[in-house]
Amino acid sequence: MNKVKGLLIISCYNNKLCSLLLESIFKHMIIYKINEKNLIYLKIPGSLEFSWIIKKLLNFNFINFIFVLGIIIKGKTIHYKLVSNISYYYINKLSYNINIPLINLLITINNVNQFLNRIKYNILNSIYNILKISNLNKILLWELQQIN
Ligand SMILES: Nc1c(NC[C@H](O)[C@H](O)[C@H](O)CO)[nH]c(=O)[nH]c1=O
Ligand SMILES: CC(=O)[C@@H](O)COP(=O)(O)O
Repeated sequence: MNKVKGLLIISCYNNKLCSLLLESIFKHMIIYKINEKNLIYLKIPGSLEFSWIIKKLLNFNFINFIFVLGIIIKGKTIHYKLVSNISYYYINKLSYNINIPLINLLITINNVNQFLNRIKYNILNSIYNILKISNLNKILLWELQQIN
């Protein structure tokens, strides 16, 4: 998987959880032989910033997939629901309008325990999707070239 050139964009609203997520991602990237050198990392303050930052970054056409990572955690009010709904809506909308794969691992949780219980499964699933989708994308591109 050395040819994967991905943008890994992570919202670090909660620094501790963000570090745990990144640590786990790196560990699994190694297991799946995704070369870290082929990834560009970008930390953003919170999930609401995803859509406009990704939109700006799409001007750089060397990126061939985007991996969105972040944690939205319940606070004392329903604010987290708004952040979660809006972020998901715009990330998903964006993914329809771009022609590179976008894998979304934005986790919405009620508490830290939920995060710790799900992190491994969610990451494995997303990395598997990256491999699957980037292969699928290669096939699609190849097929498009045959048509043109
Ligand atoms: N509460 C969470 C946020 N909120 C912050 C917003 O995403 C945004 O950065 C801020 O309102 C400034 O525009 N972000 C998360 O990623 N996770 C949360 O739990
Ligand atoms: C401002 C936020 O994103 C978040 O901290 C809100 O938390 P709370 O629901 O406890 O006000």
